Amino acid sequence: MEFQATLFAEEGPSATVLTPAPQRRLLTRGAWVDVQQDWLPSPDDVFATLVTDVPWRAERREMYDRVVDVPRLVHTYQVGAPLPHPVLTQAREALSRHYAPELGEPFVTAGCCYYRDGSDSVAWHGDTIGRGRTQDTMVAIVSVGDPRRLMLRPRGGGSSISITMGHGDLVVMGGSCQRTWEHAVPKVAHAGPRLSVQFRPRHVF
Ligand SMILES: O=C(O)CCC(=O)C(=O)O
Ligand SMILES: [Fe+2]
Repeated sequence: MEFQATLFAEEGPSATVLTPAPQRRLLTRGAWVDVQQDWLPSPDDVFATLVTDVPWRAERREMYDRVVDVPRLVHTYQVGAPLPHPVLTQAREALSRHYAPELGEPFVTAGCCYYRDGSDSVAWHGDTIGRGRTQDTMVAIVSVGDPRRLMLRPRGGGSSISITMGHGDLVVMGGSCQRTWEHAVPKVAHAGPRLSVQFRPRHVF
């Protein structure tokens, strides 16, 4: 009996809860996006821990001959760096397991972004530094805090789609999404803080 109870405790609730079961939306040109609301367990706790424990810094991005501020705070956990909350470690493992047959490699980095209010944002872009420029790949995002819209539009023109990323939601961009589509988190008149954690495979930025 005791043996069985131990087995259950180790294999049980969190492993089951964390198995993703997203809905896929096919876009054009081999791009897709998977969405699952309320996926991440303990989102309140993850939010509070990340706000205080991540070594946030202002993002600076080089553009042509200038360095411009991107209005949000960021920090990236590189390959092998321990993540600041155990739920994030479990989430990354669960995502790597779930997408392994399609992706063929694990998610290894965790980029964190802190949108302090509605005037923090990220402009239209694809994650095309590294292999995303030429190869199919995936970027898996978990969102905590106030909901914000992730906009997606085909590169070169076409109508955009909007996905609301709420507290604990999972959004995965896959296929050719980074090179044939662009995404953005636009400014809004009113929003409280939101944190985004993006899991990426090796050499995708
Ligand atoms: O805020 C998000 O969830 C998306 C962030 C993003 O697209 C990026 O940092 O490359
Ligand atoms: Fe991005």
